[in-house]
Parts: sequence; structure tokens; C-alpha cells
Amino acid sequence: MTRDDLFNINAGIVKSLCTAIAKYCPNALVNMISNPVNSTVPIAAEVFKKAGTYDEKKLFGVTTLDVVRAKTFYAGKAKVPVEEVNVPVVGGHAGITILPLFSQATPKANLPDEDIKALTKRTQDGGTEVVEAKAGKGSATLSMAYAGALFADACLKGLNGVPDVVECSFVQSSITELPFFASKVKLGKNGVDEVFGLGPLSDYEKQGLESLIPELKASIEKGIKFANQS
Ligand SMILES: NC(=O)c1ccc[n+]([C@@H]2O[C@H](COP(=O)([O-])OP(=O)(O)OC[C@H]3O[C@@H](n4cnc5c(N)ncnc54)[C@H](O)[C@@H]3O)[C@@H](O)[C@H]2O)c1
Ligand SMILES: O=C(O)C[C@H](O)C(=O)O
Repeated sequence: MTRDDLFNINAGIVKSLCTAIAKYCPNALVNMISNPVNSTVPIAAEVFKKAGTYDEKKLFGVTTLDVVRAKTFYAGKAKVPVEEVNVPVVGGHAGITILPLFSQATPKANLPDEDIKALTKRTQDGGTEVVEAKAGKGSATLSMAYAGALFADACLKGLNGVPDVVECSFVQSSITELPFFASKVKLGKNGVDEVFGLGPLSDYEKQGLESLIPELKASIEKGIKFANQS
């Protein structure tokens, strides 16, 4: 099976599920985990737009697993307790479109450049590492369940009026030239309350941002095209 076959199968499933969401629960917050997230979120947006139910504050690509991985790998390298670590991960959810911002990681550890590069690559390749290790038996399951639960819980806290709930997510965005982008998002009573900008980037992160834009743009466009042609 080619990647295109996989895209078509998952994209078709997402399209039909989103058609049902538009009909039966049009006001729901939608947490999109199905891959390729960089395309399935734009597909969902197109389906909802056609149905007249699109609310950009209520559609989220779940990138929490990238954050969980970045935190875990950073904690290991920096020798700090993982529960104290914070690392924003921006961009998208595939390969080089996943951009962990270790320059903003806390607690500060002043890791050398080669460690930052290795941590970045490991975060970007984390999903593939699991897929390869499971050798045909699927992708990350327990860690995804953990990450999905974290993000769903954050959405529920926001809906319940808990202040200052902030998570990274792939959402409609105007912080770059792309219509969808993952960054820190404040969650509130209506879903997205505020999409935060990227903050100061290191030169390495600036390069990473520049490199990911064309790939992420193509994946977004592929999703939009799929939604509108089939
Ligand atoms: N966003 C992330 O970080 C992340 C992490 C892990 C997995 N994923 C993605 O999550 C998705 C599911 O992964 P998985 O490992 O749980 O796969 P899986 O094959 O174990 O489960 C897929 C489920 O979808 C169901 N299904 C198939 N066709 C359907 C349809 N037409 N309508 C409704 N349900 C249907 C199947 O019965 C099955 O239960 C994949 O797209 C995977 O790439 C995303
Ligand atoms: O399902 C995959 O290809 C990988 C998944 O998105 C992950 O990050 O683990």
C-alpha cells in the first residue's frame, strides 16, 4: 500500500465522520488524531464549511504526543524531572513539520547544539520509531491514549471556565502565512480563546521553520483539494 492509498483511506474516513459530526453534534469540540493530521484538519474544516457548521475555535489537530515526546527526551538529556518540563512544539504533526522549540524549554539546561539537534530529530521521528518497532502491528497506542487524554482534559477544563489552560495544537491560525499551524493555544469556554505566536526562536529553529513551511503548505492544500473534489 502506498502513502497515497493510506491518505485516501484515512481522508475518506475523516470526511465521512466529519459529515456525521456536522449533522449530529455541530457544536462539538473536534479533537483530530487521525493521520495525516496536517491534511485531516483542513479536510474537516472544508466539510464543516460546506455544512455551514464550521467554527475555527472548535477544531483541533492533536499534537500533544509530540509535546509529550519532546518533554520526555529533554528531561532525559537535561536530567530534570519530566513533570517539571515545558517545551512548546509548533508547526504540524509529521516529520520535519514537527518543530520543538527547545530554546524555550524550561527548566533551562543550556544543552549543546548537537544535543538540541539530536533531541529535535528524535521528536520529529518519534512516531516512525514506534511504527518501525511495532513492525506492522500499528502505531503508538498507549502514549497516544495518554496524550489524547491530556488534550481532551485541557479542552474540558477550558469549557468549564478554568483560567489559563494552554496546550499546543494544530488550529486555524494567522501566526504564519499558512492557514493552519500548531502553536500554544489558550482553551476557553468556546474552544480556542487565543492562538499564541511563536516567541523568540533560535537560529536553528528559524531554519527549521523555514524548511517546514513548504511541506506543511502542500499537506494542507492536499487536504483541501481532497475535501472539495470527492
Ligand atoms: N495524532 C497523533 O499523535 C497520532 C498518534 C498515533 C496514531 N495516530 C493516528 O490515529 C489513527 C488510529 O490509529 P490506531 O493505531 O488506533 O489504528 P487502529 O487500526 O488500531 O484503529 C483504527 C480504528 O478505526 C476503525 N475504523 C476503520 N474504518 C472506520 C470507519 N470508516 N469509521 C469509523 N471507524 C473506522 C477501526 O475499526 C479501528 O478500530 C491513525 O490514523 C493513526 O495514524 C495519530
Ligand atoms: O501513526 C503514525 O504514523 C504515527 C503517529 O502520528 C505518532 O506520532 O505516533
